[in-house]
Amino acid sequence: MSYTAAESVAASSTWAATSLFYMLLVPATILWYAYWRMSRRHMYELAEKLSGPPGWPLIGNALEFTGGSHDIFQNVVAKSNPYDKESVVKLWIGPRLLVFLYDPRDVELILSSHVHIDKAEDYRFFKPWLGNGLLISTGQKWRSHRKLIAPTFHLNVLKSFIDLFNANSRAVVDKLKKETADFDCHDYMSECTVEILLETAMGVSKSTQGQSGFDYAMAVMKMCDILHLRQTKIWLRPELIFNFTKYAQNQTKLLDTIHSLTKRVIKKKKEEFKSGKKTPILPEHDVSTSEETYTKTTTSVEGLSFGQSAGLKDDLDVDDNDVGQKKRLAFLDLLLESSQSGVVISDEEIKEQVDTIMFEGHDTTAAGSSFFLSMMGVHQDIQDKVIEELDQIFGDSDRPATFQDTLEMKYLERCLMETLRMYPPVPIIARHIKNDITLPSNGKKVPAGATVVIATYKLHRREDVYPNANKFDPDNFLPERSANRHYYAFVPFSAGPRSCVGRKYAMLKLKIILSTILRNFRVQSDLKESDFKLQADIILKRAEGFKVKLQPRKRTAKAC
Ligand code: HEM
Repeated sequence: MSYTAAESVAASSTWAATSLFYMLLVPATILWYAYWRMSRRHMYELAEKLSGPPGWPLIGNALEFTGGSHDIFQNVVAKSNPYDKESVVKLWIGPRLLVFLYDPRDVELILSSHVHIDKAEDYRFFKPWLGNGLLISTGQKWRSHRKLIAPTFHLNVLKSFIDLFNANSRAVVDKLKKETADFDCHDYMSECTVEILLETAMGVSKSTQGQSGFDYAMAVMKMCDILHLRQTKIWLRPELIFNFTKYAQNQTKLLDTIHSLTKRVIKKKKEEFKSGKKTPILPEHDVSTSEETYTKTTTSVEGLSFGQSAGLKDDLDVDDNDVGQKKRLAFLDLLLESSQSGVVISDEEIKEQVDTIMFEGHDTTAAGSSFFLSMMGVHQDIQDKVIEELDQIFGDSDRPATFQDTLEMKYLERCLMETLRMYPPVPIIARHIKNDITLPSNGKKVPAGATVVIATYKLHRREDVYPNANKFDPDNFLPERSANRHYYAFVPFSAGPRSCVGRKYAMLKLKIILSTILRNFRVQSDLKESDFKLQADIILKRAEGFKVKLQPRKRTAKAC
């Protein structure tokens, strides 16, 4: 056989093999798809009975998530409105079934459960950043780390942070003095909350921090943009595609900035530890007599003052007597002390937890405080009342706030709760459901394998729970109004076994920062609430920035 003839035989047999391959591939794919659909038949059958906007074949409702962050938020909220009566909305994003819940009875079923504690698949995008930290982990790892970490945010520990909360609040007031026109207060709140976390939970002094607090906060904001893109743009979900995009390169740079700060913090603390610098056990009561009296009755007052409906309890609500001396250590001190045995927590796990607390602990409070200041700017009459209360507590004095003062800031507290109601910094909480669940509100079933999304933003704006729900009304948190409300109708910090571990820390810190600002400035705003463009890049924010103006009040505090 000639060379050309041999070549043509080879070519035709290659062609035959290729054709055979495709001939087999097509039916194999069809068979696989049929099998896959069959294996999910139960899910489709139950999903069919849930209401939701119609979608397209294969992609489902993925097109609802096109456009910018603000458009997505507005669109999803609007698309859910026709289903408000039932408060259950089904959406398909490709093969993923999302079920949004915002009836307090259904919310209770999920959040109070010790079974539905697994986070949704979307949280995997956090892994390169937060590893398997408290926010993401599950099972035994989550349980043992939660048990270790929760006591480091107990009130007894928090009271020892009050001086640092005050000093940092006064420092931010000093920085704010240069703002004479419209500006975005969120940048200041971010930097301040990062610095406070470093000094308190991490126990790292100001001199070690340098400029990195601000850079860190900005990197976190950009990381959240990327994570939100991956959650909403179906094509960015697979690693294979994402890794070839410019976002992946950006993510690497941002994580470098973020992790370099957390690594430096751990290194510094470890050096101190090795050099024999004893981890300080925090004093038992760094408070006045009246505060001791308060402490004895904490269980009855803690609820609302610390961000949770009065009838709810979690592992942060333990009695002071139950928190032994060993547990009265600040967060990073306790982790390092525990790691000495190498059993409870490894070095890698410490890093994951530090990254988690640094993120959860600053971005949420930065958003919460920025929304609060925005509300003060918009509602001058309400701000008058807050200022009046602060003047009653502090008079003309420039003295720092005490723990007792924070308990007397009743009206400010109601404004803060109302802010967290209308603008919950964490607007959704998503869980992966492993078993079918029957919804108490309407008896319908959500199938195993679905992602259940607690829509806090929608839950907090239910007209049947909060009359005139879109109006900012701090009186919604008057004791008599709160008393008759379903406990799970207000969950800005989530609730149940996976509630926010920093709830009390956040409330105490926010009261001190915000009261210090309002003792020094009056806040103004050229925009109304209806002008706000909300976006939910993991954390709820104002797309146009948190624009406010400040007018100095008679006294100005000095940074200590
Ligand atoms: C206004 C401020 C805050 C709000 C609104 C808030 C809200 C929340 C919410 C809703 C969750 C549940 C998230 C989910 O299940 O997906 C959560 C979890 C968490 N938060 Fe916060 N948070 C705030 C401040 C803080 C602070 C200051 C810290 C730490 C210093 C913190 C640490 C955590 C941690 C570690 C978790 C995970 C807990 C677990 O899964 O066991 N948060 N937070």
